[in-house]
Amino acid sequence: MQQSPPLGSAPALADDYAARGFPVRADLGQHFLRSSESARRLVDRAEIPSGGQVIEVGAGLGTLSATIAAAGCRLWAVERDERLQSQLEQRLGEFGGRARITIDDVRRVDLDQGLEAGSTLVSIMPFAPVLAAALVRHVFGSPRLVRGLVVMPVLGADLLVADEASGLRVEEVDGIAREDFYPPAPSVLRVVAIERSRPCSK
Ligand SMILES: C[S@@+](CC[C@H](N)C(=O)[O-])C[C@H]1O[C@@H](n2cnc3c(N)ncnc32)[C@H](O)[C@@H]1O
Repeated sequence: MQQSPPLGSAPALADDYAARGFPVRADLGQHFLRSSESARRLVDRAEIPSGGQVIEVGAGLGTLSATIAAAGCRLWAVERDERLQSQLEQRLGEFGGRARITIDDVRRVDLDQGLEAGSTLVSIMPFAPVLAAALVRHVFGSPRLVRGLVVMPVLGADLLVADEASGLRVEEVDGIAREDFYPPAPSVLRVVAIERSRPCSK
């Protein structure tokens, strides 16, 4: 039976996709956020500088993306799955030039060209611990990114904490329910704030 969105939230796009039996890609750690309230809570937590640029890796159906753009930020949404392109264009069209979409593996994107100095990462990373940690490390390879607020599996966060060579400081700031996603997350999730513990070597 299809689960209902949390009390008080608008019907979620993720639930429409669930009802239509959209085949999610497990290999991409694909789980879609079901509640705009959770998206707003993440954006509040991210403490994005006014008018600042945000990169979102794994924009999915655009629920978090639209909340970031609606908060007045300039958004760069990167999503690998080309099946989601038209959905993202439709969802973010109202924000015009303030929301840019790139459909590609973020590891193939020239981040130094697209990011401005002082940018923030706000993302729900793929729910696959090794992939999530690898993507965070990759994005922080750009010296233009200064901080992040990321949802990821607890194991992925642990991998980052253990990796001293990454030069990242990772702090748990919140939790988020596995049932907030379609399909539900396969393991416990963390909301973590990420900063550099030393300057980027690039
Ligand atoms: C946990 S889902 C988050 C989806 C989105 N935030 C939402 O709620 O609709 C992770 C997303 O990351 C995308 N993804 C996986 N690997 C990626 C990569 N290398 N580059 C960009 N996006 C990727 C997946 O296709 C998926 O949409």
